[in-house]
Amino acid sequence: MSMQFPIPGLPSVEAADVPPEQSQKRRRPSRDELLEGLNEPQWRAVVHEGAPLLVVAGAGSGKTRVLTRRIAWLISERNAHPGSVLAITFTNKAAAEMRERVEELVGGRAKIMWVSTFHSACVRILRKESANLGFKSNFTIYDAADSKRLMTLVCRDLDLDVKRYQPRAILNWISNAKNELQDADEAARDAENDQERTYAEAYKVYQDRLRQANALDFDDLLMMTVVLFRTFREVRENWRRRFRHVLVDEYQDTNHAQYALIHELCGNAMEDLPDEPGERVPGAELMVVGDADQSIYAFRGANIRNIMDFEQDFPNAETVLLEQNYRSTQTILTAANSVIGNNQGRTPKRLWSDAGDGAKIVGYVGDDERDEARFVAEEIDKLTDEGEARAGDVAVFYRTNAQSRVFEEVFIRVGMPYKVVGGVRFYERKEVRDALAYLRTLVNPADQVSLRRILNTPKRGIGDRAEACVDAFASRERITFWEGLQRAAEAPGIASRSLNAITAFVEIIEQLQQMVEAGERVDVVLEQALTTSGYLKELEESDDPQDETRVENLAELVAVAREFADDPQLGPSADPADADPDAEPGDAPAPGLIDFLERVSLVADSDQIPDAPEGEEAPGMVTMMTLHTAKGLEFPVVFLTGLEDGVFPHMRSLGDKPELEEERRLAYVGLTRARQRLYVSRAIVRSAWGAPSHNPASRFIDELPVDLVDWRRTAAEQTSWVRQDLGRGSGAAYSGQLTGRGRQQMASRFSSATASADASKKAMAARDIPNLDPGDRVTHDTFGLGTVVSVEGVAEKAVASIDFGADGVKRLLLRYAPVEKL
Ligand SMILES: Nc1ncnc2c1ncn2[C@@H]1O[C@H](COP(=O)(O)OP(=O)(O)OP(=O)(O)O)[C@@H](O)[C@H]1O
Ligand SMILES: [Mg+2]
Repeated sequence: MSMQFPIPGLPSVEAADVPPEQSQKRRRPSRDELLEGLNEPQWRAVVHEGAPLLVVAGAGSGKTRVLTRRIAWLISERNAHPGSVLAITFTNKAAAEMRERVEELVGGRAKIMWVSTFHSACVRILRKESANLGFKSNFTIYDAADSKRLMTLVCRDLDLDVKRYQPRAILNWISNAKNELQDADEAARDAENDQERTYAEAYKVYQDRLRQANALDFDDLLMMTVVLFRTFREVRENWRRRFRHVLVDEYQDTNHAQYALIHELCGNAMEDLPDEPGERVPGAELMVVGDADQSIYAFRGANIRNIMDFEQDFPNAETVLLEQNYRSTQTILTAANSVIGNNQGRTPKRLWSDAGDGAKIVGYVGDDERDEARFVAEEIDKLTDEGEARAGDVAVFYRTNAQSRVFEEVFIRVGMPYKVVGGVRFYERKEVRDALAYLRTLVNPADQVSLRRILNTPKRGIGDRAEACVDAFASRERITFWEGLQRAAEAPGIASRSLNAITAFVEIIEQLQQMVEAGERVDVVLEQALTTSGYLKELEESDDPQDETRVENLAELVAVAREFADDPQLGPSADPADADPDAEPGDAPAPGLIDFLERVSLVADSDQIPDAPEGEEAPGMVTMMTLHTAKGLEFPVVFLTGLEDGVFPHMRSLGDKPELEEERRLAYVGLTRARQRLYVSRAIVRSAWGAPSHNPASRFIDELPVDLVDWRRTAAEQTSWVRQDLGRGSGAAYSGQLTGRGRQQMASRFSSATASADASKKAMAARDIPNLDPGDRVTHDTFGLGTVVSVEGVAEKAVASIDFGADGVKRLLLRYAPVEKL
């Protein structure tokens, strides 16, 4: 009975079953090697057996190191089959590093263990089990932008007043419901007022639309997996049989759905299924590691109680405390402890370091944000000149992405190599999304959002009217929009020109689909799609300089696809349950289009963090990122910038104690990323979106012990003149976001357009400048809804005055302002 849903190739638990001749090629590290460089509580956690284990400890105390070593220990000393290990990290990059480290210790057989984020693990499970839940395994993953597009359609269908019901607000509400594992009906039942009832209605329609499109959004990935396990017990038992060891890093940032998932895999099966017949598989051995002081994702549904209540949730749990910090100097630690000490209701920790006091923290108060950025650049320059650090050792943190701009301008000016992590992301660019929409359509033509996106992109004469006719025809015939297109000749009301265009489009897609079915490489399919669709041609023939950048970005995407297709690690390791545990990397079949799309849908900001420079001489580049992205990382030199009340702590948190405490945890995260040198800085005047504001010093500055900070310049020494030497240069448009890898390759791909492009322009921040006219309605990330009053200048120089009601009229440089036309 329990085998009704067998998982193909599911390995039976322990590696002891594997024939001896296979295990011979395994490297077996000695116990000493596995425990080397661990202190006593660390190794206790590594060798622990049985009961659920919680490792709680402050920043830099080796939690992640313990988790990694434990995996190696399980495989090497306890003979756990690598396929029976599920390790959860917060980012894909962290997962890759952990996998690499374990492989170094125990060899290539570790390849088939699952080390991934919750989302990636859920995708893999759902790809196998989707039939149980009534969707196809080729489902599309909708990211935030796709979800928003879909919700906009839903709002239109329901005829909702956009002033009162913003798609983003509804999606937020739905996301919270999903994180709490509430489906649309439950959400409707719990709705307390008209607004919530409307939200719940939108939830229902949105979910129907997703289902029609054979698509899941991010939150669905988690929720559906929990639903799967709760509904189909045999399925859950099968996965329990598979995963005998579950390890979770950054446990303090799990949400309810993730928590439930862990319980499904690790809880006591006897207890929670009293009446059901069938075989019971005991839960997996569980270890979670985390630090409640670093919980910083409450706004995304993370629940700090998950870590605080671990011992109640798992009554036989054991806890290991780590107290020695190996990352930072005592000065940095004391400062961080002093700040976080202002939060209430936390368990005080004794975190110490024997790295010595090290350098004092350096403080700086700038005249304005430009002066602050200049100080940072000069200081990095000095450190590198004196051989104290390389650019690659340095990180600059800020509270919000928008703050990176001024650093970029100054860094370009002084020639400081840097990389911005996050912000307007590569995969969010229009042309990249268009290209991916082609690929998504190929694997899942039911995905209407993608299909309609490319239906008339590039322009091929399929107008709104023809689209509406097909839509109506499809609804009537109860077929998908794609099938409607295929049978467009039968649909009434379509002009013959449009019909021809539709037929041609269908042919293009079908041809491409044949390539995919024939197992053609991802990069080849992508190039073919861009060519036969005419997409590339349209861009290449355009006079718009932005289109040149778009061609370059597409070339970059092709390069990414090529790298993906060439990397045997990336392919079916996406589904190691089917992989031969002893296969050599070369044996693997080429990774497919679905794997590629999955990979790009789940890229997070932190995945773009450059690797540390290799070798003494390599200078590397300065990394800039928000504090949220910095979680789990460490850098020899850290600049914590914009320490102003209203910036950090964020404006939104000022009157709200729980939010303020979350900001303080974020400060703790930031401070504890530094190994040797820490800088804190602020600006007296900051121009946020045009209007300069005077911000008082951040309260977190006041919480630093005075004797630990060496103020290079204080507010009292501030001069009122604004430095002229770093005016806004044309360099402001560079973002340096793309990684260098693959750029050379790409230049040769689409040569006609790229040949003329200056190599240094490749990183041009191609933020789409909205084309606005007076009277247009817009939304702004901070100010919300507004109406355009006037527009001056064009393209890069366009400045709009926008009336945001209670927030007043703002003058915004459209190139940078987070404004979207409604
Ligand atoms: N016993 C040890 N001896 C020497 N170095 C150690 C030891 N344990 C950890 N480290 C080093 O200390 C640093 C911090 O370790 P790690 O990143 O695992 O800490 P963490 O507790 O996960 O931190 P965070 O809370 O920021 O995630 C790393 O450089 C790690 O290699
Ligand atoms: Mg860690």
